Order: sequence, then C-alpha cells, then structure tokens
Amino acid sequence: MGVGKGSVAREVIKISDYMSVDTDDLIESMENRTVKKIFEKEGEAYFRNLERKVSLWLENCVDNTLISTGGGFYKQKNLKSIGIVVFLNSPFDKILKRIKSHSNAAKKLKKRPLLNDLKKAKELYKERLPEYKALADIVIDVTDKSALECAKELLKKVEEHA
Ligand SMILES: Nc1ncnc2c1ncn2[C@@H]1O[C@H](COP(=O)(O)OP(=O)(O)O)[C@@H](O)[C@H]1O
Ligand SMILES: O=C(O)C1=C[C@@H](OP(=O)(O)O)[C@@H](O)[C@H](O)C1
Repeated sequence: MGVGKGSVAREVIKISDYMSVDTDDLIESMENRTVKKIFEKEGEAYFRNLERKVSLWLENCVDNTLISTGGGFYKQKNLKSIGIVVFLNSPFDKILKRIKSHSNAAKKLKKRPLLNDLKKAKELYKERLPEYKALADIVIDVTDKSALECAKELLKKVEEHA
C-alpha cells in the first residue's frame, strides 16, 4: 500500500527489457470498475477471489515480467510458484508521509479501502511485516531512495538471485 511498487516498476521497464503488469489494474479491467467499488459492492472476499484467478493466470501464462501486486496478494497459495518474490520495505510512517506529500494524496488514499482507517492500516502493516519478510526472496529497503535507485537495486538482486 503506497510503498512505491508502481513507481519502481515504471523505472524497471524503462531501464530493462522487462514488461510489467499490476494485479489491481488487471482486476479493475476484468471487472470494469475500481478496486474501491469492488470492495464497496462485493466485499473483500470477492476481491480476494479475483486475486486468486489472477494468481493462477500469472503462474501458468506469464514469464519475464515484473508483477506489482496489491498489498494482500501475498496470501495467494501459489505465490512462490509465480516467480521471484521481491518485498519493498519501508516503515509505515515513511510510507504514509510519502503518500501524503504527493499532490494527488487525497485521491490516492481514497482509492485504498484498507488505508481509510489509519489505525487499522498500521495494525495490518504490523501483522503483515513478518509474513512479507518470510515470503520474500529479495528485500529492498526503499526508504530515502529514488524509484530509479530502487529499480537498479531490484534488477541487480534479481540477476544475483537467478
Ligand atoms: N522512491 C520514492 N521516493 C519518493 N516518493 C515515492 C517513491 N516511490 C513512490 N513515491 C510516491 O509514493 C506514492 C505511492 O507510490 P506508488 O508507486 O503509487 O505505490 P504503490 O504502487 O506501492 O501503491 C506516490 O505518491 C509516489 O509518487
Ligand atoms: O493491502 C491490501 O490488502 C490491498 C492493497 C491494495 O493495493 P496497493 O497495495 O497497491 O495499495 C489493493 O489491492 C486493495 O485495496 C487491497
């Protein structure tokens, strides 16, 4: 949620041969409505089911691609079969500061149903942090680095991992 997945992915595709896809974008186009609307109208379980459909497609059909996922996608059982898992890490308060300092901040916050209640969002972050770390093949600390710096580090670490 707001750690910079999209921004880093855009830099990666500029400086490498990778293509990138974003699971939330795929879901929005499958449903022809926003993630926010899907949560509002159908609830979270319905959304997670769509993530499952996407995860199976990614596992079976997608290679050589940087996949940005929504913050809860890591719960998909086949995550590790999809590819190398990269965790972009930063303290909760730094992530929030970033989102808030963006000129489009209010809109960005609104788009993220689980960020609407900041106390709950912080609890979710605390709960997920050890799970993210346990699943990650690569961890990148994105604090105080530009998206381009993060992209370069990501490509280097992926190459070393392969
Ligand atoms: N490395 C960075 N340094 C400063 N701000 C950043 C960086 N990466 C992203 N941002 C800003 O943080 C916010 C969230 O970034 P975004 O790429 O949309 O995150 P995500 O895809 O993880 O939700 C945006 O306002 C973006 O401009
Ligand atoms: O953390 C989560 O469970 C979610 C994060 C969102 O994506 P971002 O991480 O890109 O904000 C989006 O998939 C949905 O609102 C659920």
